Amino acid sequence: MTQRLSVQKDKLKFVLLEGIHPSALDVLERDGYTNVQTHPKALAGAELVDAIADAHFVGIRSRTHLTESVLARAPKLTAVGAFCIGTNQIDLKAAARRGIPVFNAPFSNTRSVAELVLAEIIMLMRGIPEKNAILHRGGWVKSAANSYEVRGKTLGIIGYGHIGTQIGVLAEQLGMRVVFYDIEAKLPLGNARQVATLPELLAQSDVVSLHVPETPATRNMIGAEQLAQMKPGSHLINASRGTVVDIDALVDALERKHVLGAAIDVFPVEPQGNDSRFESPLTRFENVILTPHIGGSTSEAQENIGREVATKLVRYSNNGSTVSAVNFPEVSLPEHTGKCRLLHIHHNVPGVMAHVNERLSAAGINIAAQYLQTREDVGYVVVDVDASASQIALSELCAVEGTIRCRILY
Ligand SMILES: NC(=O)C1=CN([C@@H]2O[C@H](COP(=O)(O)OP(=O)(O)OC[C@H]3O[C@@H](n4cnc5c(N)ncnc54)[C@H](O)[C@@H]3O)[C@@H](O)[C@H]2O)C=CC1
Ligand SMILES: O=C(O)CCC(=O)C(=O)O
Repeated sequence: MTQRLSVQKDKLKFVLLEGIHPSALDVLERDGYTNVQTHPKALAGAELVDAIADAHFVGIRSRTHLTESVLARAPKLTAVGAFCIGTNQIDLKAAARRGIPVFNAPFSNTRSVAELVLAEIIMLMRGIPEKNAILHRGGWVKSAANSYEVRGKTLGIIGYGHIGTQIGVLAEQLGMRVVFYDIEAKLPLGNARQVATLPELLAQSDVVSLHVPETPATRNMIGAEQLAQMKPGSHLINASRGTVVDIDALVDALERKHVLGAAIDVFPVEPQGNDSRFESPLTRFENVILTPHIGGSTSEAQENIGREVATKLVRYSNNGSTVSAVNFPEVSLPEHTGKCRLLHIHHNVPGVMAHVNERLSAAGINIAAQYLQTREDVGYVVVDVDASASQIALSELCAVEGTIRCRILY
């Protein structure tokens, strides 16, 4: 059989961190990628740098931080798989500048988050966390005080994307009224209604649930001022990112009983793994449901994410397709049977494509197919040539001014 990759599949090293579901390993091994190292938890500092120093592909979840300096010390890194939705833990621009596409799983765990949040809405409105704690201590308080049906109450969703929309639909099934706030104009599903401002949402919601990404604009989006704008006796749910809520301000609002209860799944600082200690000023509140960032941690979601992201990495490695990369020009490529495929990643400046074609033409190389896409500072051109011309084509492409990296598939 023709050797299709410049580096044999079993020589390409995959490092999967944070207990990524074995379905990912299954996908990789079935395709011949057998050099896979797995770690049960997140790594940081020197441990992370050592683990990925000679890796071609790295898989992480939300806890591993791939900063510019970490990426700089992984010279062979070809692509990153974020086996989750959020990609705030990765310096996406630095990765793109180095010619490294980042792939994530934009939908696979959204239903899991929506179901958890729905359950939390009911638990909070009934005051269950406190009652549960009292019984665990041997107490018994049978009371309807601060216990409400959700029917007819208002749910305020901040960030009406894949998760927020699903929660809205599910909450309406329970008879809730749904309002949402989003920076974009969104199609309201069911009877949901978009409000124009955050204060408008906060002022009318019995439960406020956060479903925004971590961005500079969402950092401390819910602080003392916003908590004060919430209805007295309302509840707050955060299953988005820990930086979105100012925890000290929430503690204050809970102490004053202005906010009656909360459910928090994500924290500004989260432990590295299951054997690490969790600390938060919220642990002393019995009316706060604390969960260890497991909104998306169901068997169904994790298995699907493992398959989805591993498949994207395999596809990029085998065929060069970058569909759904979050930081990179997206190209969907057909198979290149009978031809040799070269990937050329370059700085998106005028003249690079002209040089690519001039060099290949001067070397007498016939281009069987060519695909180009650009995004911000990065250009990505894929060229199919006859196998006999592949090594010359590779040298020519690598010599083009503005090249970030060049790779041959076969
Ligand atoms: N707790 C967990 O285990 C999980 C947490 N997440 C978090 O949930 C977040 C949301 O997930 P999806 O709904 O899938 O994302 P999405 O991208 O589909 O939706 C996010 C929505 O937030 C809106 N938005 C962005 N910035 C905003 C701002 N400043 N103000 C108001 N709205 C803003 C966007 O326009 C978009 O509609 C993810 O970014 C991730 O951080 C996701 C999955 C699991
Ligand atoms: O499962 C994880 O590690 C992270 C889930 C999450 O927060 C996400 O998908 O963005």
